[in-house]
Amino acid sequence: MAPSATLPGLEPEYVEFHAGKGKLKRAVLKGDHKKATFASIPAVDFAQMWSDSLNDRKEVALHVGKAFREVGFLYAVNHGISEDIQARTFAVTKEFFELPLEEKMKIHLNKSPAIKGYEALLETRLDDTTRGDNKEAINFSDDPYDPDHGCPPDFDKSYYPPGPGPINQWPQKPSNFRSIMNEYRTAMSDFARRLVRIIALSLDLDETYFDYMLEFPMAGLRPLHYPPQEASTDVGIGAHNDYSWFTCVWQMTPTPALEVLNSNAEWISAPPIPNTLVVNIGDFLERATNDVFVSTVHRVVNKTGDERYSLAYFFTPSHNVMLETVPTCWSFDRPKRYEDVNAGKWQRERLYRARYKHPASIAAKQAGEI
Ligand SMILES: O=C(O)CCC(=O)C(=O)O
Ligand SMILES: [Fe+2]
Repeated sequence: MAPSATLPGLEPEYVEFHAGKGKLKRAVLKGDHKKATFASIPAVDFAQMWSDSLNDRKEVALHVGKAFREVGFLYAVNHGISEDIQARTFAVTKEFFELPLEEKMKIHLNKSPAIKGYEALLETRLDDTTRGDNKEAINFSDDPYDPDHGCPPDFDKSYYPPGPGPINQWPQKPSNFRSIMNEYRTAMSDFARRLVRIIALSLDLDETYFDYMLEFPMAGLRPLHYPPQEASTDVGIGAHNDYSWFTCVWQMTPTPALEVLNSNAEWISAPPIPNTLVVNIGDFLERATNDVFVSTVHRVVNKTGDERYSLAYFFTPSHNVMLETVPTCWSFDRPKRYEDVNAGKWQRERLYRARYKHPASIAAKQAGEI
C-alpha cells in the first residue's frame, strides 16, 4: 500500500512498516476520516476442507475468500494437525531454544549459502526505532535433497544453492528435533496443498487451477522464541508484510502478542486461540490476485512477562513457475497492476533484501542482481 498523505484536520501520525521494497507508512485515521475496516480476525472452520463433496469445499472457500479479501488474516479451526504432533513439536522447539547460545550458534544462518539456520536475539531490526527484534528463530526450507521432503526425482534443482547437497542446518540437540520438525512439516504441507485448492475455489477458478505450481513448493518452517520484553519500546518482530503466498502461524503458547494493522492504522490483537492456526496472505499472493487478497501488516509485541513460542510455516509455489495475474482478478475495469514474474526470482530477491547482511545477499547486490 502506498504511503497516505496527511488528511485535513488530522494530526500527521503514521505507522511505519517494512514492506518488500523498503519502508512504507500508513496514516492513523480518526473520527470522520475512519474507513470501514476490520476490528477482529475472523475464524473459519476447515473441517469440510477434506470433505468428498465439492459443495462442502465450496462452502469453506466462501468464508476463506471473504476473510482474505477483507482482512488478509483468519484463524483456521479444525486444521487437522494432530495434538500429538503439536505436543512433540513444541517440546523440541522449547528444548532447542533453551540450549546455551554457543550451541545454537553452531548452526547460525551466516554459515549457510541458502540462508537457513539459527538467528539470535536482536539480530534483525524490522522497526529501526527499536534496539532490534526481541526474538530468536531457526529458518528451515523444504529441501529437494532431503529424502523426507518428497521432491520428485526429475525436479529441476538448479535454483537451490549450493547444489547438490542439503539446504538446511539441523541442530544436533535435541536429537529428535529433525524428525519431529519434518513430521510437522509434512502435516503442514498437506494442509497447505488443500488450502491452495480452497483458494482456487474462492477466486472462482477450477479447484485444480494452481496445481501446476505445486511440484515442489518453496515452503519453509520458522520456529520462533520471544522472551519477555525488557523495555516498553521493545518489539518481538517489527511491523512487516510477509512475502510468502500465505503463512500459517501456530501460536504455541497462550501469550497474546501478535497484532494486525487495519486500514485506519489501528493495531488489532490476534490472541492465541487453542488448536487454531493463524493464516495470512503474503505479498506474493496479493500480487498474483491483483490486490484482491490483501497482504496485511503485522507485528509481535510481547508485553506479558511470559515466554512466547510460535511456529510459522511460509508457503510459496515451486521456483520454476511463471506467475501470472489470476484470470478472475483482472478485467477492463480492473487492469493488471503487475507483470508476470518467475516465482524463484521473486522469492530470492525478497530473501536477499530481508537478509541484506548475509554474504550471499552482499554478493548478489555487488553483481547487480538485486
Ligand atoms: O510469531 C508470530 O506470531 C508471527 C511471526 C511472523 O510474523 C513472521 O515470522 O513473519
Ligand atoms: Fe510475518
